[in-house]
Amino acid sequence: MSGPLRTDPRIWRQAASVVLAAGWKGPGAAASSLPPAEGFRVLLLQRSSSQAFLPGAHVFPGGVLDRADLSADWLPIFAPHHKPPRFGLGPAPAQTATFPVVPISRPGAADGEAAALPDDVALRICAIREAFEEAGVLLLLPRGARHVPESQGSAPEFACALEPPPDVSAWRTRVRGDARHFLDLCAHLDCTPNIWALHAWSGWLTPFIGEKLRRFDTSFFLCCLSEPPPIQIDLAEVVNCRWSSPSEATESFLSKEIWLAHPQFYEIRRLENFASLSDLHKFCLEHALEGSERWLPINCVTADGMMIQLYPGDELYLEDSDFLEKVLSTEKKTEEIMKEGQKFHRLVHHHSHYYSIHVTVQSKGKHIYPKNYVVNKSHL
Ligand SMILES: Nc1ncnc2c1ncn2[C@@H]1O[C@H](COP(=O)(O)O)[C@@H](OP(=O)(O)O)[C@H]1O
Ligand SMILES: CCC(=O)SCCNC(=O)CCNC(=O)[C@H](O)C(C)(C)COP(=O)(O)O
Ligand SMILES: [Mg+2]
Repeated sequence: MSGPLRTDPRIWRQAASVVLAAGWKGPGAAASSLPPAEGFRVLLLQRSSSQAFLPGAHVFPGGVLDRADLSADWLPIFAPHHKPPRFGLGPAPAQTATFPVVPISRPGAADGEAAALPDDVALRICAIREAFEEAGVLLLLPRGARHVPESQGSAPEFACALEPPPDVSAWRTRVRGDARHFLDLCAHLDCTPNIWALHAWSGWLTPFIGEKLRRFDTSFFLCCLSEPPPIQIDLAEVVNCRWSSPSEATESFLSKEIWLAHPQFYEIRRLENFASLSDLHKFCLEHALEGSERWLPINCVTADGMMIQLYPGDELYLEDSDFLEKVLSTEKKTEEIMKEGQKFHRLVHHHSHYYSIHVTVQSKGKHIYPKNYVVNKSHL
């Protein structure tokens, strides 16, 4: 049985995050102790300890969709580059996963109101605005600049962040106060949000943790930048930042230097599959027309007090809405469950700084899953 979640629609928020992956030639690029898949770093921002959701966690830039991200006022800003309905993003990706249906209404939209921008455009604008608010990164394209990723006969080009204008701090304060000012900033700079540099990557729904707790339907995008732009954290919502390779981020998590929530850990492990920024970029361009899957993880608490997080494709994952608003529990211990299973797509939460990932199934689409990740018992 599958169907809509019965949860209160006010619990859910639409959100967008962007994984900024940048070419890395700085210190450590040639460090011999690191595996070869280290030609790029991703930006991680540390959330303030006073945040209500995931306090202190390291996350990718992102946040909640604002009604300003959906405004028809964006049409003239996009006009020099592309027009509705698809704004140059190519055909709308087919809806691959219909489960689960989550009752989310667009911010500020009246029922039945036609949207000026498609969701995948508005969510990209949201992710770009959040990257500016939280990290000071301007993923904008000046009028006249080319956004087509491939130049004939040469390798696809990576994106570049715009150099911030001298009055950037004042603009940032304004945008953080009211998201509509992001549109004013783009008009002032005669630039357009570079939605074409953001590739659909994945989608994560917050699993059920408790009644009345807020939940997010977050679209993750990936953006390949030729080099890391300067970062100016806002020192409010975000208190620290770092550029880490996937293996560095994993090591920092294991050594308790940073804390990662499950989706970020999964995505970092997934990125470990790519040997270079070029490989990652090529994969994004090839994968573009497929869109991304959106997963609702199901948490299952085991008899030894650990938690197994199940993803679609795992033999214990149930597309049954009855199971989606409660945490599953079992009388069995983690080891027992792991011994008796075969089709795995799951993360085992051993403790707050040790998660293992078990994948024995193939991705249904063309996306790539992380490799198995199990740390030596001496780490525990
Ligand atoms: N100085 C600060 N310290 C901690 N959290 C802050 C903050 N300024 C803003 N925030 C919180 O950051 C969140 C906004 O995130 P985003 O813009 O990325 O969606 C809001 O959380 P709430 O939604 O819990 O109010 C907001 O309250
Ligand atoms: C251990 C508890 C968990 O892991 S709950 C899962 C948390 N992740 C999500 O809910 C989906 C992924 N989305 C994000 O991580 C986003 O960064 C965001 C939704 C936390 C952004 O929120 P913001 O407070 O910045 O609006
Ligand atoms: Mg945020």
